[in-house]
Amino acid sequence: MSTSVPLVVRLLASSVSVAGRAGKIVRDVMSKGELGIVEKGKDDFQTEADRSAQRCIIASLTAQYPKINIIGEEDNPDNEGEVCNDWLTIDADKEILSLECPPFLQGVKEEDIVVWVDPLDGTSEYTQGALMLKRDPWERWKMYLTHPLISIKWYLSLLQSNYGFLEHVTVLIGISVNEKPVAGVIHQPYYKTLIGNEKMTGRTIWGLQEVGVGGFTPAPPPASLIITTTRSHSNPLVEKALQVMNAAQILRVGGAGYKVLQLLEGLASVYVFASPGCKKWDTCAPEAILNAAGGKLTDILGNNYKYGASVSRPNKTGVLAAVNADLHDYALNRIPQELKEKLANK
Ligand SMILES: Nc1ncnc2c1ncn2[C@@H]1O[C@H](COP(=O)(O)O)[C@@H](O)[C@H]1OP(=O)(O)O
Ligand SMILES: [Mg+2]
Ligand SMILES: [Mg+2]
Ligand SMILES: [Mg+2]
Repeated sequence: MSTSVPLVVRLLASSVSVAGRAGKIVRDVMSKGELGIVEKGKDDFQTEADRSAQRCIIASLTAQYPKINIIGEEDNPDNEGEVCNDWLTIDADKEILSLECPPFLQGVKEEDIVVWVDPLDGTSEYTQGALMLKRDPWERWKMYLTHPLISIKWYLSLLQSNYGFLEHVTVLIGISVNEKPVAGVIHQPYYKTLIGNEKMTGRTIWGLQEVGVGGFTPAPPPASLIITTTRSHSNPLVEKALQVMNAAQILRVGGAGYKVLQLLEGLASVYVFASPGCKKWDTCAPEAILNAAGGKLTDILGNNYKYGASVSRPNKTGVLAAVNADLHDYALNRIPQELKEKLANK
């Protein structure tokens, strides 16, 4: 790879390639059917796919950019261990390498960068998706009975949803410079499309500040107010913030990455999540891409999150994102002060 290409552009090109490799790992673990679910906390799970995809991403980026601080969601001792050659990805996406680097990022050094990695965003939806891959209803029922995550209500909604919610699963790599998200990648391993007669699985969306976004066709926001929010981590505060929006429709989907994709594709205009739960690796890449497309992501109080290495991981004061500043203002003004204070003092 040419070292004359500025570092941030090279890193984004490498991140696009490695996100695709991680997405294949996510699909492979699912196909094998041994998810290896570990409970990290309440409503908080990890699978073999989360662990392996993270090892692949961190080992591949560290091999090429040894001085960059890379922070991943999954805290497992294995991350330091051996990574099979098949996982090490040192390719770089050619289209990204040819992008013009914005002037303010041209002199950036490895030491100025923090990369936030969510190897699998939408773990709840991933584990529930496993169920729907069991074609035999008796096998599916047996798996449900031993599944730690699913209530009977969810099981019934899964049965109605054909393949479950695997499309909500994404791999997120966010690049921050001096605490600000400047570039990012959202890879969607289960996105399905037809190119000519050929069935393609997976797609990779990227964004770079002052340059723009790629990997998909952006669409204008819907004519009426459509809100996207959590389907697996709701609570009374989350619901209160939704009630006050006066929305025409509320979409309940998994993952921070997928919700921001819905904003970019014109399926929703605002993302509201008035609760702690998301962490820096959930929002860094989506925020960078949304910014590059002219949108805005803050907490519920309208404050920007910072992405330096020493910040606390949780996004305690929730997420408020919109396709443009006007819709962001609208949503921010609708949220009662009392609700904002409740979150701030949690
Ligand atoms: N209470 C929570 N506990 C753990 N992770 C959470 C929680 N709330 C949100 N998240 C993370 O933020 C993402 C977006 O939330 P939601 O899908 O509820 O809108 C989730 O997919 C999950 O990321 P991950 O799946 O990577 O652990
Ligand atoms: Mg998680
Ligand atoms: Mg996540
Ligand atoms: Mg995750």
